[in-house]
Amino acid sequence: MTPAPMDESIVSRRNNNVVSLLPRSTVQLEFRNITCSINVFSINKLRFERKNIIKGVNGCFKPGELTAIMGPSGAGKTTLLNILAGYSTQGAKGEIAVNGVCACASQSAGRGGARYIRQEDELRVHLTVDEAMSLAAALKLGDFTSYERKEKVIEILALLGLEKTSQTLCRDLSGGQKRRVAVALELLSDPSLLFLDEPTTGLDSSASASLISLLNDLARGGRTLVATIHQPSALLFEKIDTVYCLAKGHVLYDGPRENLLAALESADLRCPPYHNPADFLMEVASGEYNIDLIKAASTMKNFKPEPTANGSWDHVPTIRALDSPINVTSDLKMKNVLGDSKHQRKYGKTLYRPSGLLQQTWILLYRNYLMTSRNYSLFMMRVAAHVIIALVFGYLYHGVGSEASSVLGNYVYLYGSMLLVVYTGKMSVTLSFPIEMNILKGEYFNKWYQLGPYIVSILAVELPFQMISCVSYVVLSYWLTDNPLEPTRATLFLATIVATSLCGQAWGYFIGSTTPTKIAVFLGPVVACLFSVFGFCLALSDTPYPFRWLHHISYFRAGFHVAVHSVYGFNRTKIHCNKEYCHYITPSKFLKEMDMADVDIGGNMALVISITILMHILTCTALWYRLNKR
Ligand SMILES: Nc1ncnc2c1ncn2[C@@H]1O[C@H](COP(=O)(O)OP(=O)(O)OP(=O)(O)O)[C@@H](O)[C@H]1O
Repeated sequence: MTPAPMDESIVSRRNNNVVSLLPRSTVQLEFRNITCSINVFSINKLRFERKNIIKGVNGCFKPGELTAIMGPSGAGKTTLLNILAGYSTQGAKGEIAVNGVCACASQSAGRGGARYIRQEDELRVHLTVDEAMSLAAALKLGDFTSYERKEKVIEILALLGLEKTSQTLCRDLSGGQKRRVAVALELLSDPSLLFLDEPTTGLDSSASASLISLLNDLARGGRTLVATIHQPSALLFEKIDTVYCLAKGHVLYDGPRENLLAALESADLRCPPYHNPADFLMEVASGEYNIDLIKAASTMKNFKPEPTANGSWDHVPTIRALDSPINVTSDLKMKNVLGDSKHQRKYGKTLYRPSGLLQQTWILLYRNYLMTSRNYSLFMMRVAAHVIIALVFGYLYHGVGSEASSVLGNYVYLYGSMLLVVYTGKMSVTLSFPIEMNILKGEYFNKWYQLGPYIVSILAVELPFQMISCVSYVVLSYWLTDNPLEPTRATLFLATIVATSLCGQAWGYFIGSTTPTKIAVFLGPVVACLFSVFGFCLALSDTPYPFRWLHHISYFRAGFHVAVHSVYGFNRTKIHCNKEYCHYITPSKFLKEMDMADVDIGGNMALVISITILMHILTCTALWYRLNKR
């Protein structure tokens, strides 16, 4: 195989740096009789129908090779990759063996330390490349010293030609650079098996060629690289070792790239001269030649390439004995990783441990802090929105808290305050979490961290934000509306507003983590609206019996009752009346008529706090389930 022409500086950089990027062990992935079928609801027939996506495919991906899974759109490439990586195994059956150790295809777990770079993987846009790499290294390489981690980050960035962009924010990178950073992040833990879904999608031909060259080099180091590629150019196709072509869920061709044309010819499929073999294969797989694909696949399977003059086959697979050290003699002249004692000490198997739980929490917290500080305008806007609403409410309900003739106005202010903090707490996370979920799925699958530290780090940033927003609203609006400033009342009012808002936020996390954005966007307000009806619009005595349980579990109602009680309860003396007659001059009369004379402050606060904790527990459980049972 002719080595691809490469920029000399990149070659020399790679020669110098690739040593530390050799994998710890080699992985051979064999799979037998993989099928995948799912139930799809047919709108026309109004019933579920079984859809067979993968129809009993076999194969073997070997170390030292870059395998391209090809096929027309809808052939089942991503589905197969998901199953093989163990990322999503819904409806999958069959056997997958990693270095001879068999597992069931339906088990969703990273196989053989596999890392998976998905098509939709996104980077943390507010971090620079160097920060993203350093933080990932801190998470993944728990036993490395900070010097060793730094060295490794520099080596990988140099290998991928990213050293000049190390200080660039990920959001400012080009598409090709983003894909390379995604690869760089996963190379930190030196995976032996790497899956990539459509790594070249959205890249121009030069960026695609450079990325595939890189993947080819990484495979040469003894890794098993598997990538789905839609329609590679002729130049790009040259860099692929093995082609695994799917057509309608069946394997059309599985073998060395060099033998593809001869195999196609054996099935009477002749690639026109000057035609890209990859394009020709796609045309065949798409059914453009009107032939029986199953028959053609079977003929190609039985095809035996002609031995060359020296008796070898055209394609010499770089299979090595799996239990023997890698003896790499590729173009890059890498050292034997297991023979290099310094390297082994530094990057040996036992040293690749992720950091501990506490360390993970600390690193993730720092990462969130960095991202938030870069995106502080969002935080400022959130606080500003609360301040503006406080000013508007303060203007509309000015002085209502100290006047008996405007008790009902104050009642509406209290309800509006509750509504505001519940909605802002809930919607800010309901809408942002589904986006976060996508990145979380990738990082969690690739074993960057565990769920506990992640949740703690998210809450540790989000909770104070919401609290600060609430406090700025309450301080300003409470003062402008001239509600009683006695410390007990004011503190209780603030506490109940903050607690109810955090409860709404906990609901937001639950809805955001369990439903897609399109559903979350209306489910969040619907739930908030439903709970807000109780207590304000509907007293318990007026609530029909079948709905009374909603009154009792409504955190909104509980928070609202405490808020009203903090203002008008605790034996508040008569309120000043500037009219001839004020109906609610006595606060206790007002509470009695609103069905709030006997509010259990402790019980209601306990309800709000319990629901907050419960919703966070449910969120953690739902997240764990979604991340582990795909
Ligand atoms: N969860 C699902 N529900 C319904 N159909 C699905 C599901 N997942 C995959 N499919 C169907 O299975 C087929 C194969 O999908 P897959 O994404 O694996 O194709 P692909 O070869 O990767 O296509 P592309 O190159 O366009 O990404 C498609 O027809 C797709 O609609």
